Amino acid sequence: MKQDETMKVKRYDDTNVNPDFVAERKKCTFNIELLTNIIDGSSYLTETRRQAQLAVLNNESFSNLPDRYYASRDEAYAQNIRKSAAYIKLLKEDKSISRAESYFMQCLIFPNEVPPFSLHTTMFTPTFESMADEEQKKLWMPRIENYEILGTYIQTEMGHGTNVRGLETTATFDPSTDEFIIHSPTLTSIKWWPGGLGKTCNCAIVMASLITNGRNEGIHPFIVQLRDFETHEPLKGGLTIGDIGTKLGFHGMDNGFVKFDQFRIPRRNMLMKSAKVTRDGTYQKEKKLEKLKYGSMVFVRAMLVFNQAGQGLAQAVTIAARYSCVRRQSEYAPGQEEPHIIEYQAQQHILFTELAASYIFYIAGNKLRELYFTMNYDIQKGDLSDLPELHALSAGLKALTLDEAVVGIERCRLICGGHGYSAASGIPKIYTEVVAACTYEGVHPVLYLQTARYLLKVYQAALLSSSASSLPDNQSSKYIFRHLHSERPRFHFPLSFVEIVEAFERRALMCIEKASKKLDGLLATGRPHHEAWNYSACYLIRAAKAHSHVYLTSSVHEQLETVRQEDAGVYTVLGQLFELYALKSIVDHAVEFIESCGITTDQINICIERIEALLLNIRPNVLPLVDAFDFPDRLLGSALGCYDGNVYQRLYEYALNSPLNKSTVNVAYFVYYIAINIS
Ligand SMILES: CCCCCCCCCCCCCCCCCCCC(=O)SCCNC(=O)CCNC(=O)[C@H](O)C(C)(C)COP(=O)(O)OP(=O)(O)OC[C@H]1O[C@@H](n2cnc3c(N)ncnc32)[C@H](O)[C@@H]1OP(=O)(O)O
Ligand SMILES: Cc1cc2nc3c(=O)[nH]c(=O)nc-3n(C[C@H](O)[C@H](O)[C@H](O)COP(=O)(O)OP(=O)(O)OC[C@H]3O[C@@H](n4cnc5c(N)ncnc54)[C@H](O)[C@@H]3O)c2cc1C
Repeated sequence: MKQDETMKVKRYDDTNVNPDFVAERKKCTFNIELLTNIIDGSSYLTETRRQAQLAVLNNESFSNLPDRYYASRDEAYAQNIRKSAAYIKLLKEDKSISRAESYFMQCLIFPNEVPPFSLHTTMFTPTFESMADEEQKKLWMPRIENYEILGTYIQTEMGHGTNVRGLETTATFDPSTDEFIIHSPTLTSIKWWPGGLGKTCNCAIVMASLITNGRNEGIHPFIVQLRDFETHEPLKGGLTIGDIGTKLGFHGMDNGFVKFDQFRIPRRNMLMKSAKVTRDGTYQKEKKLEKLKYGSMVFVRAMLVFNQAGQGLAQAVTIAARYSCVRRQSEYAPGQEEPHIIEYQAQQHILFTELAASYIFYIAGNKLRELYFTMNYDIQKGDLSDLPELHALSAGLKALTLDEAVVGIERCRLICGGHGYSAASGIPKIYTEVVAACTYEGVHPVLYLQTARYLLKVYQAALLSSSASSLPDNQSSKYIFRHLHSERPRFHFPLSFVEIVEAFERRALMCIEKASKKLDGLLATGRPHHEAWNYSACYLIRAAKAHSHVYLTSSVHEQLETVRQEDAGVYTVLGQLFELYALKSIVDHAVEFIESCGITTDQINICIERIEALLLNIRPNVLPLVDAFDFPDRLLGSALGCYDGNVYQRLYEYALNSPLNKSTVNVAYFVYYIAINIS
C-alpha cells in the first residue's frame, strides 16, 4: 500500500475519556502493545493493520450512513455497493496493496458485514485458481483479478445444501455444439443462497452434475457468465435470477437464487484441472486430485475461526467489558455508592470466561490460518497428503469455536442488561453476522461427523502401530498414537499448563475410543455401516469436539511457551486466560475428564476454586485486555463499547436520531388513530 508518511498511527484518542476508564487503565500490569502483536500475529501485522485502518478512516468514500442501524435493506445494500465500488477502484489503482492490507481495510469498510463482492475473493477466485487448467487461467484470470468479472460461488440448492452429491442441477454435454447445457430440472434444484448472486455478480462457479455420453459423472465446477458485462442485465437464454429476501441478518448482502432453463455454456467453461470432457464427449479424470473441488470450503472454514469466532466474540466482549466498567447498579454495601457492575462476581464469571475464550479462538485461529497456508502450498502442487488432516481440523474447529462464540456473544449481550438489547449496543449486529457462519460453509453436526470420520481412521492406524513416527509433526492427532500405548500419568492439582494439555488429550482419546467401540458394537449386531454410523453420532460428535479442544489448548500452550521467553507480564495474563478457558471447559465436561484422567470430584472442586481465584487475578487488567484487541470504535459500532466510555451521551444521541423522532406526531398514528377517533 502506498504509505502516507504524514499519517501517524495513533492507537486511541485519549481526550475526553470517562474518568472511571482512566482509573481502570492505570491498573494495567502488562505491555498492551506486545499482546496486540500476538493477537495480530506479529508486530509487522499490527502496523500493517493500523496503516490500512487509517487509510480507510481518512477516505470519505468509505463513510457510513449517519447511523447504520437505522438503514432499510435497500439502503444497506446501496451503501455496500457504493463502498464496494470505491474499495475495488482503490485496489485496481494501487497494485501495491497486499492481501493482508486489503483484508484489514475490508473489515473496517464493512464493519461486521460480509459485503456482496466477498464471495469473489473468498470462494470464486480460489476455486477457479485451484480447479482451472493453465490455459483457462490464462484466459480468465486477468479479468477476474481486475474485477471486470465479479464472481460468486453457486452450490446450494433450495432442496440440498449438506448433501453435495445430492445436488440436482445438471450440466449435460452436447457434442453437436460443443457446449454444456445447465439445467434446473425441479423446483428444489433452483440454486439458493449464494452471496452476491441476487443483484451484484456477473459470473459464478456453478457446481452441477456432469452428464456426458449418457453417464452421470458426479458434481463438477463450471464457470458461468450470468449477466451482461455492459448492461448488467441477466443473460438471455434461460436464466431467472433474483434476491431471496430478508434474512435474520446479512441485510446488506444480496443472497440470491438462479433457475437454469437449458442454459448453454461452452465446453471449456468446465474447470478442467482434475477432470475434463474432450471434444468427442469422453470424460477423463485424475482421481488423485478429485477432492480439490472441496478446497475453497476448507479455506473459508479455516479462516472463520479467527475471523468470525475469534473476532466476533472479542468484539462482543470488548463492548460488555467497557460497559461493565461504566455501568453502576444496585446497593452493594448499605449506604455506599453503587458499584460498577464489573465488581459482581456473577458478572465477572461470564465476562472473563468469554474474554478468555475470545483470546483462545483468536490465537488458535491465527495458528490454523498459518497451518492452512503452509499445507495448501503443497496441496496446490498436487501433494494432497495433508488434505484429510486440514479438512478434519478446519471442519471441527469451525464448528466448535463458532458454537461456543455465538453462545458467548449472547451471554455478553445479556450481561449488558436492557441496553444490550438495543441495536446501539452493537451486539445484535455482531450476533446475526456470526451466527450465519454456523450455517454457511457447513452445518455443525455434519462437520463434526467429518472430523470424527478422520479420527476413527487415525485411531485404527494407531491400534496397529506402537509409535507415532509415521505421522508428520504437524498432525494434530499425533497424541492418539502417543497416549494409546502409554501409562496415564497422575495429575496434580492445580494442574500445570503441560498437564492441562495432556488432560485434554486423554479425554479426547477416551471419547474416540468410546465412539469406535460404539460403532463396532452396532456393526457386530449386524447393522449396516450407515445405520451403525448414524446411531453412533452422539459419541462421534463428542469425540470431534474433544479433539478440537485439544487443538485449541495445545496451540495456545505452544504460543505461551514462546511468550514466556519474551515478556513476563504478557505471559502472566495470557497464562491466566489460558487456564481460565481450560478449567471452565474441564468443569463443563467434568464427567469426561473424571473418567479419562482418573481424577476425582474433589479435584473438580479444586478447579472451581481456582476459577474464582483467576477471576480476581484478571479483574485489574480487564480494560487493558480488551484494549489490546485494538478495535477502532467504528468497527465496534457501539454506544456501550466506545474507547472513551461516554456511554450515556451516545445512547441519547442514538435515540434522538431515530427516524421515528423526525416528527412529533407520527403520520400513521394520526391517520389510523386520531383521524378515526375524530370521525
Ligand atoms: C491476514 C489476512 C488473511 C486473509 C484471510 C481472508 C479471510 C477470509 C474471511 C472469511 C470470510 C467469510 C465470508 C464467507 C461468506 C459466506 C460464504 C458461504 C459459502 C457457502 O456456504 S458455500 C456452500 C457450503 N456448503 C457446504 O459446506 C456443504 C457441506 N457439505 C460438505 O461439505 C460435503 O458434501 C460433506 C458433508 C462433507 C459430505 O460429502 P460427501 O460427498 O457425502 O462426502 P463423503 O462424506 O462421502 O466424503 C468423501 C471423502 O471426501 C472427504 N471430504 C469431504 N469434504 C472434504 C473437504 N472439504 N476437503 C477435503 N476432503 C473432504 C471426506 O472426508 C471423505 O474422505 P474419505 O477419505 O474418508 O473417503
Ligand atoms: C448467510 C448464508 C450465506 C450462504 N452463502 C452461500 C453461498 O454463497 N453459496 C452457496 O452455495 N451456499 C450458501 N449458503 C448455503 C449454506 O452453505 C447451506 O445453507 C448449508 O450448507 C446447509 O445446508 P442446508 O441449508 O441445505 O441445510 P440441510 O442440509 O437441509 O440441513 C438441515 C439440518 O439437518 C441436519 N442434517 C442434514 N444432513 C445431516 C447429516 N448428514 N447428518 C446429520 N445431520 C444432518 C442438520 O441438523 C442440519 O442443520 C449460505 C447460507 C447462509 C445462511
